[in-house]
Amino acid sequence: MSAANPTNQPRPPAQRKQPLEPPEDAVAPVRHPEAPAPGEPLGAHYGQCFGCGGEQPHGLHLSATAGEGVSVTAEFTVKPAHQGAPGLAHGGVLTTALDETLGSLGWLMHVIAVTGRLETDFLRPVPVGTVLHLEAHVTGVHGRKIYSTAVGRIGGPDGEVAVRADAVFIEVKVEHFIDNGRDEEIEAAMADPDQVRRARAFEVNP
Ligand SMILES: CCCCCCCC(=O)SCCNC(=O)CCNC(=O)[C@H](O)C(C)(C)COP(=O)(O)OP(=O)(O)OC[C@H]1O[C@@H](n2cnc3c(N)ncnc32)[C@H](O)[C@@H]1OP(=O)(O)O
Repeated sequence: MSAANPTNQPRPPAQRKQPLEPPEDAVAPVRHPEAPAPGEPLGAHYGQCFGCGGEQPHGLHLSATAGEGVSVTAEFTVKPAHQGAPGLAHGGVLTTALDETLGSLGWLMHVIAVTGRLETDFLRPVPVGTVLHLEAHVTGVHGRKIYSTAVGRIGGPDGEVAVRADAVFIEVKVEHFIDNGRDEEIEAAMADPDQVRRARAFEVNP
């Protein structure tokens, strides 16, 4: 018997780890014709988002920019509120920065997707005050699964790789948020008179 699976019973498919590499019959991602042009900032998709929202005082305030194809770049400045060990960024916070950057790729395809699996490698410690330069792109699409990869560099956009991640995002319908989110926040987001902001809270095409 293994410690990870003490009963040795086969796991149901939903509990099995899914590969992070696109399968052979995956297709190339398609950039939506109305996606922001390369070089254009994406802006926050939701003010209260811990990753990019401006209304979260201790959030990451990550800012992403559209790249060529289905790729983005982003910057995140590590603040004292993001520490794990003294003077160093918390690993979970760095993973959040990667997750947010990878999540923003959906906006370029005009697809709503949530993180299904995300695996992070931590290669260098990241001190407080550092600007983490992130780059992410989609490596393939298979049905509702979107495969993507990201790196975070320190010391400039071409600096050393401090963190990297591979992910599978799963395309969902807007009901994923409406049915599962707390009513208070869903109602507030849907009552926003700004049509674009209302739509982007759920990353839906306005
Ligand atoms: C919004 C833009 C910016 C956001 C940035 C931050 C992004 C986030 O952090 S999102 C929040 C974190 N993620 C979540 O809360 C997701 C929670 N999980 C869920 O809601 C569900 O498990 C969900 C929607 C992912 C999948 O459920 P469901 O729709 O029933 O999927 P299901 O029909 O079983 O599977 C569809 C396919 O996806 C695959 N899949 C399902 N779950 C996973 C998973 N966790 N990992 C990898 N693959 C998966 C299945 O194997 C299946 O593949 P195939 O078509 O080849 O058989």
